[in-house]
Amino acid sequence: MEGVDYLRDERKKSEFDVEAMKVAWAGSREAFQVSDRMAKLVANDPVFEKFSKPTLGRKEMFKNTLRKAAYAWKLINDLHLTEEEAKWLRHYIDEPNYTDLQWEMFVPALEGQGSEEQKRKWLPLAQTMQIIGTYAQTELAHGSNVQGLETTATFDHETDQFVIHSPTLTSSKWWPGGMAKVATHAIVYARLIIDGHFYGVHGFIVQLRSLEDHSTLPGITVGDIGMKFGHGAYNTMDNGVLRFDRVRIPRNQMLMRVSQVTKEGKYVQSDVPRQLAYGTMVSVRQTIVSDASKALSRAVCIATRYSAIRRQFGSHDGGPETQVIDYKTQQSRLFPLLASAFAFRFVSEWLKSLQTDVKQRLEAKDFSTLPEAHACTAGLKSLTTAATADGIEECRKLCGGHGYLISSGLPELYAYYVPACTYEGENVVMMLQVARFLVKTVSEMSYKQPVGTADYLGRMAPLMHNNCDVQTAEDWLNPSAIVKAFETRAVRMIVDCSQRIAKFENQEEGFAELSTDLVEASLAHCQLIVVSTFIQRLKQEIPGKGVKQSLEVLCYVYALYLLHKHQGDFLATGYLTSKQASLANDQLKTLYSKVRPNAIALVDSFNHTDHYLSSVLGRYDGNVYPKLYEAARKDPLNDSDIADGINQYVQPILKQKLHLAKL
Ligand SMILES: CCCCCCCCCCCCCCCCCCCCCC(=O)SCCNC(=O)CCNC(=O)[C@H](O)C(C)(C)COP(=O)(O)OP(=O)(O)OC[C@H]1O[C@@H](n2cnc3c(N)ncnc32)[C@H](O)[C@@H]1OP(=O)(O)O
Ligand SMILES: Cc1cc2nc3c(=O)[nH]c(=O)nc-3n(C[C@H](O)[C@H](O)[C@H](O)COP(=O)(O)OP(=O)(O)OC[C@H]3O[C@@H](n4cnc5c(N)ncnc54)[C@H](O)[C@@H]3O)c2cc1C
Repeated sequence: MEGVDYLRDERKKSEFDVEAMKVAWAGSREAFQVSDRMAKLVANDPVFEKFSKPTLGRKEMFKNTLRKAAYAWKLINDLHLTEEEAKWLRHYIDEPNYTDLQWEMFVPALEGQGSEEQKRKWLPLAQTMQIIGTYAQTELAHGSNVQGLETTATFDHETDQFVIHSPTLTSSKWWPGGMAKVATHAIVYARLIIDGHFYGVHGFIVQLRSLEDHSTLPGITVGDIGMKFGHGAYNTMDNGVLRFDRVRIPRNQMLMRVSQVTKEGKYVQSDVPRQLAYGTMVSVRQTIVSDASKALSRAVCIATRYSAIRRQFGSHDGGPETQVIDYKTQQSRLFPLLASAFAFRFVSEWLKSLQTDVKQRLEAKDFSTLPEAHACTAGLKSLTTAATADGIEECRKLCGGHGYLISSGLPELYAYYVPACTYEGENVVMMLQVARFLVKTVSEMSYKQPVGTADYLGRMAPLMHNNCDVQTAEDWLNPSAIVKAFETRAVRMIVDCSQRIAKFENQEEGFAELSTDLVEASLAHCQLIVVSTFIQRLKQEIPGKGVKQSLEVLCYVYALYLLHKHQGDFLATGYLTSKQASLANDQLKTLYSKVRPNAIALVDSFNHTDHYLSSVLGRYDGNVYPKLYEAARKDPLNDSDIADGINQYVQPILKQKLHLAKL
């Protein structure tokens, strides 16, 4: 039997309707159709071929990406693609490039922080790509601490302009994507100075390059920051360095939704919170959560298919060896990641709806849910990206030696994905933001009832004193037992931190001293959100034979895997006995055996094309070994029998007739 037959047999074992599961994964039939159509459009167009990428040099790779982006833009216009379709198209092209910044950051920054007048002027230019923009916030010496940025924007009364300046080397903008070579404009974050007074960090629209010949404008020095981790992964992007030498822009190019500077040089803070200036980061963090489920599902799809094909040991009487997916250890590493991909998918859908709700409230000048939205996006960004980065690497190991080959698709995926733990809010810094929100919520509880994702803190009294009543492994197959366990753990960890901080005379000092515990408490809170969202999703109607049942199994796998992994927390907070923790682990093993027959069908439900996976190991048809061989043969080193350099550097060594004694 070959890999092709193995996967065919695996697919026959499925206990649920795969087509219906594809819809459940996508969110709706319409969402599935759009994504499926765009995936096929990209996969079937030779322009989007990407197997040659690993062998290209930086310049060729960059140019090739520009070519694809230009062709994609043409398709978007020629085919009149909707915004949603265009988003999926870019996603499936699968090469980071300047358009990510244009659509994910530049346009949202204009939309979220521009005044109505500014939006009328700049949005049509950006949306039709007459200008190409980036988001220039981070500097050489300042990233996480936005208030610490050094770039200055000084108001000049006489000319009614701002003077944008980089006073030091360390104030050089450093990292913005698309900035080195492509972007014509940037939203530059700088400290506003009027008459010698500082008014905090604000965004300014600054033109970097001529719209005629693309040359840099006077006063602007811009370039690429150099190669990044992983050859093909992020090096298609021109992350840049940018310095300003007293560049002048009109006053009306400061983004003026949150605060304004008048012609007279008066600083006017409108009635919206200053944190709205951080709105772009909040919206991109939500996109990043959604991206996490895609990246993790991709790695899991590869590792699961390959695990069903790969066989090691256990052959009796010359029969086939055991499929590695049948080893309990393989299952205990793989299936929680499969479950996590679904969990992240559902929490990202929920986060999107939360964002929509917040946006509507903001329009109506209701800012009450902003802190919670910030904590959710920051925390979930941190949780999902950390788990996904680790998960991709685990999938690589699950594929043994072949996982280390570029043709497995996993090394490039990892290298592309791992900076998500850093960009758009470094993960630990983000968890500390969640901690601030939680500690504040607890401190305000005497006069303010916690709501939304923090509402369980309002049930602190019972949660502080309850004990778990699970008596058998089956008792863990109960959503309320699971939620109660996660709520209790989170409450107790948060309250413990809050009480210890309260003992400090200086609360900030207490916060800093307890920051490692606070990060763990924040993680507990965020895991509760993911688990509860999964459970809530299962309360909705999910059509299709066996679909809901399979998702229920995955939901329990996700929750009990976390419970097992963090059992130290659950035991230390005194909610569980070690016997109950051990019962959870017993149940987890039973659940793995329920996932096993459905594993291949579950990863098929992601509907990933072979083009998107770009993995010989993860091929839909399972034809792994012949294709691995074929991919190896295509390596440039195999172009000729005698490689360049052999005659020059190896032959002379072979031919010198040295005697051992002379060495
Ligand atoms: C195989 C290959 C495969 C290839 C596949 C290729 C496929 C391609 C597919 C394409 C897919 C595209 C995916 C997208 C990717 C886009 C690209 C990503 C580019 C990345 C862009 C960036 O990387 S761009 C820079 C981001 N850089 C940060 O992220 C800085 C973080 N740093 C802060 O964010 C602040 O610095 C920080 C810490 C809050 C302190 O800010 P601070 O000092 O002002 O504030 P404090 O801490 O004092 O807090 C004071 C009070 O503000 C409250 N608050 C704070 N923030 C708030 C907020 N946002 N909303 C509301 N409230 C907020 C807080 O809760 C306090 O509230 P309270 O007073 O009530 O306690
Ligand atoms: C691929 C990539 C693309 C990017 N694209 C852009 C872009 O388009 N535009 C843009 O403006 N920026 C961009 N960035 C920059 C990115 O946003 C920053 O790197 C990120 O915000 C982290 O900031 P930092 O580099 O200053 O890390 P640092 O904050 O210096 O982190 C270093 C270490 O210090 C720790 N640390 C920092 N502060 C604290 C604290 N208060 N408490 C405890 N620990 C702390 C962190 O946990 C981390 O371990 C990009 C970065 C990457 C890698």
